[in-house]
Amino acid sequence: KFSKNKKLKLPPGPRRLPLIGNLHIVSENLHHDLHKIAKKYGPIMSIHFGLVPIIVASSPYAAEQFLKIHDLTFASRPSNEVSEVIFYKRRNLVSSNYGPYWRNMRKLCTLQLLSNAKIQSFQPMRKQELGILVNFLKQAAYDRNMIDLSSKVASLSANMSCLMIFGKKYMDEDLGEKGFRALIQDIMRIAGLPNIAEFFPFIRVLDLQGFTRRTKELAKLFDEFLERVIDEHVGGSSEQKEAKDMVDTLVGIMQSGEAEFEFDRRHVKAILLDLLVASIDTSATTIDWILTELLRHPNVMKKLHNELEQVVGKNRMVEESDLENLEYLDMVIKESYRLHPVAPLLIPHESIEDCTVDGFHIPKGSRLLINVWTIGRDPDIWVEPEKFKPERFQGSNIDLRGQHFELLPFGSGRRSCPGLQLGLTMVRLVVGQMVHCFDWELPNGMTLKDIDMTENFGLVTTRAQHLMLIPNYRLHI
Ligand code: HEM
Repeated sequence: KFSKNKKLKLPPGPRRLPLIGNLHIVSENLHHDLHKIAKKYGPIMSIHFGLVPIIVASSPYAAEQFLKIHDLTFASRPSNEVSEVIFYKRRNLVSSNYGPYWRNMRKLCTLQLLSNAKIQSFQPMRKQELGILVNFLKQAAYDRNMIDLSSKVASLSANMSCLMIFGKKYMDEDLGEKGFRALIQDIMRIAGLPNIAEFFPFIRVLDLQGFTRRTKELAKLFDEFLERVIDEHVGGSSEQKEAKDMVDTLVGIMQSGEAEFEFDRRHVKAILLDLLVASIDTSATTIDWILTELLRHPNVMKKLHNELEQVVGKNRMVEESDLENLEYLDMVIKESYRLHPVAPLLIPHESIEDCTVDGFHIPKGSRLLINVWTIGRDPDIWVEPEKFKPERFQGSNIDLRGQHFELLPFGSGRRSCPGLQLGLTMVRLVVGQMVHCFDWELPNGMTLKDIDMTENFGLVTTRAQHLMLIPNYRLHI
């Protein structure tokens, strides 16, 4: 293959060691490692994990080359142990290869599960769940109790997702002893870090990182759970339900045979797992980062309080219909995504053929990582990039829907996030409500400087510490 492209070279990158390539550079935070070496090798660079070429894009121009100009070539996903074992031999949407199967699945998800009408149909449920949390926090405010806001938001997000997907809430105990979020974070972590066994098949049996064992355990836990969920729906009537849950919709399609492609229980389970994994942690983590930044920046919090007081007023809670009028809230969300994109390297893409990008040769089967974490900190694009300043978006047309390559929290192009509308609705509503209803106080003499911003890297990168706070109720109702 290379002989045809003698004159073209791979993008520059650090020297690789025999066999392992550049795997030795990988630490706990892969996005930080790549950020550092991109400073030396530039916005399009190549590294190797074993013999597999990994292309890393670290500027808006580079991201546009791969996700827009050469979108089709990079529209596939690499196979790995997690996608094969946990996600039913890649029958899910997130990890399936580009091709007719992915196209069918993507259409099914966008039209039947994530359409505006469907998202709208769950609005009363979102209101009810948020109301339960606000009541709990009101009581905590009255009692002057410190609460773990990160856990509360994570449970809220899990409950909302479960009600939407499965039609009922599940308790943590329904999924093994660790509970939903911890297990989903396990999947994200294993899927985000390079699995050495994947690059050296001959040492796979040794399972040095313990990934294979954990992957099998997780697959078993989730499969048993999903089997139970489907059993509960098959045969049950969904006609009387106000809003059909997503299992109802998928089981309906499976039983009617209306899908024009193979669609059985394995496909239903694979999509359900996608929805669960993709929705719970992304939204909860986004909200956690936003609330943390608001806490660290009282002037921004105050401005947001003022906006909410003007648009909503202190005599009622935030409604979804208010969201379109909360411009400053949108700026806060963009600014938080700029510094804390929850998927800092997006989800790895894979090239389906040889191609030339910006004069570099990229062989078929290369993996592509877009370092949106680095893009958000690029001093050539952002003034004082390390500062949290939502005002930088005032009067700017930059949005986060994939048209502006300087801000890509949901990716761009064919493989961008189909759950954007749903995810953003949850994030805007929950952040708006938490800020509108409460002032938040740090406990035990903690100061703003004590707030730890350490990250826990994975496909979804969370804050390592939980937000422990005392709420003070603000409304007059
Ligand atoms: C607020 C939170 C969310 C964020 C920040 C987010 C972000 C992302 C990102 C960065 C990607 C990968 C894009 C790429 O590889 O180029 C992605 C893909 C995906 N997301 Fe989301 N997401 C969110 C919420 C959701 C929700 C609520 C769902 C569905 C319930 C969802 C479903 C998916 C699916 C199925 C894919 C894979 C698409 C494909 O490969 O074709 N996401 N998301």
